[in-house]
Amino acid sequence: MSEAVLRRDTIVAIATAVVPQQGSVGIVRLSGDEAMAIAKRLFQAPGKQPWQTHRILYGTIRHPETSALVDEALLLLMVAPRSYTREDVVEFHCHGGMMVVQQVLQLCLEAGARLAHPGEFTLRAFLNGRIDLTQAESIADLVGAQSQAASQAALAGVQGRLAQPIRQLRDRCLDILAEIEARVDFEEDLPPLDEGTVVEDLAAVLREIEGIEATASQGELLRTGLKVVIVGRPNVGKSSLLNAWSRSDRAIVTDLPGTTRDVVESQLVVGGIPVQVLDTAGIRQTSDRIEQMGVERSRQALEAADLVLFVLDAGSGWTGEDEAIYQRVCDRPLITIWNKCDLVASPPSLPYPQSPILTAAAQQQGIEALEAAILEKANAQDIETANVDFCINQRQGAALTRAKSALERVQDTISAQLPLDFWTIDLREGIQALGEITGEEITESVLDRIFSRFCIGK
Ligand SMILES: Nc1nc2c(c(=O)[nH]1)N(C=O)[C@@H](CNc1ccc(C(=O)N[C@@H](CCC(=O)O)C(=O)O)cc1)CN2
Ligand SMILES: Nc1nc2c(ncn2[C@@H]2O[C@H](COP(=O)(O)OP(=O)(O)OP(=O)(O)O)[C@@H](O)[C@H]2O)c(=O)[nH]1
Ligand SMILES: [Mg+2]
Repeated sequence: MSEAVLRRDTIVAIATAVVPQQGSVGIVRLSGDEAMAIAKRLFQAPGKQPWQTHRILYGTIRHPETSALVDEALLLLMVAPRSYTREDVVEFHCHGGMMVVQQVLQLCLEAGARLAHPGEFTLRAFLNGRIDLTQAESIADLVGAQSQAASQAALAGVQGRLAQPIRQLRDRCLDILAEIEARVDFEEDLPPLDEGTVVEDLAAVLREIEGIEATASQGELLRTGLKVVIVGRPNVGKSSLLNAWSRSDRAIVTDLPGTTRDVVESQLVVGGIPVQVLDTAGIRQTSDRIEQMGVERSRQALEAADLVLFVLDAGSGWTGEDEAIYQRVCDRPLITIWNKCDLVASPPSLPYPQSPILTAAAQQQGIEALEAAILEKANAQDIETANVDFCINQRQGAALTRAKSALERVQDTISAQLPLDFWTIDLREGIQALGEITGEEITESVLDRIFSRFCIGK
């Protein structure tokens, strides 16, 4: 890809949601050298409104040839480099809905702009040096955040809270490298290298890397959330549990076994973590064709689950059908639930060592205990209150791990008393890995992979 050429294109996209439930305002955004010229062809501002940066103009959008009216709109102008992309940016703030923004987009394309790729505005912000790669990734996380805690963590990333420490660590490694290389190049003129200091510095860098690595699981939880699947035999109260938990009538509940046929989804937040809960058809042998398909879907949902909630009926105690289901789920992360505890004085015993959660879903009881158990299983008791300063994603975690092992190899090289130029090989690799996190050293294919996860218009 000849990036230099692509970057000179003026790009355009709808920046606001393009879903059936529309907002009242829709934004079409242009970025690039031609943005202003294109805007001036399409937009007429009455009176003497100046086309100045960071000004809003009021006017009409018209077809440039036919002068047909397309919308009454506002136009926001941001002249390079004072813009999101550091290029000239023009935004049309139109009436919402599908049709107006689509037409404005079409006019911009006909006037010479190119449809932006997913993430291309943010890619330009990165390539033009306004943000680093961790900030760009955090912008995508912020847009996709499913809980307040997730959005707070992403915002910290947008503000550079991860970029800063990583850049500092890389700078410290570069300083060490400079010290060593000076000795390799001009051995005679310099005092001998203070090995002790180098060893200490490396150890300090490694400790900090380990601290940052420890946030990886939190970051992953906040970003992707948990997929929790409710399973159990028919009629134990799985759908009642989902309803009690989501405080809704999301799933149909009846006293007939085999009520739920399809997988019913609900999106919740538990202790700051986005949790997708799937209620499934009760698992049993059945000759009903529709119910068989439901049971098959239960199995598929089970495959994809991060955590299984295995629901049992306290009124009937442990049964052979429960045993059959248990065999299927016992090797998964599992929480066992005795439901309908209102029917018994004390819960029946389990044939395996686990302390069950006691609920009475029909009475909305036991949900707090269930949520606490989920957070404990996910090792995430305090994400909501921890005020996560930064979180790393998988890509960043992998690069940190590479940096760490490279720096550990430098330590080994030093203790093995190998010559100085051996030290620099691994040190450089560590520096390279740290640079990949912030994007100071990055390949085009990695960039493609990162930005293709963005939505169009971002
Ligand atoms: N209408 C609108 N709202 C939006 C955005 C946008 O692009 N358009 N944003 C984007 O998605 C976010 C805001 N982010 C932004 C970040 C930086 C700049 C910007 O112009 N930065 C200049 C400094 C400007 C100045 O100092 O005058 C820069 O950093 O160089 C603009 C928006 C959220 N809201
Ligand atoms: N006493 C009592 N009854 C409950 C409780 N939870 C659910 N039930 C009743 O149990 C019956 C079955 O509830 P559902 O939630 O439909 O059970 P299910 O596990 O989803 O059943 P299937 O979809 O058929 O697999 C209904 O009559 C509920 O009212 C509870 O905590 N206590
Ligand atoms: Mg059900």
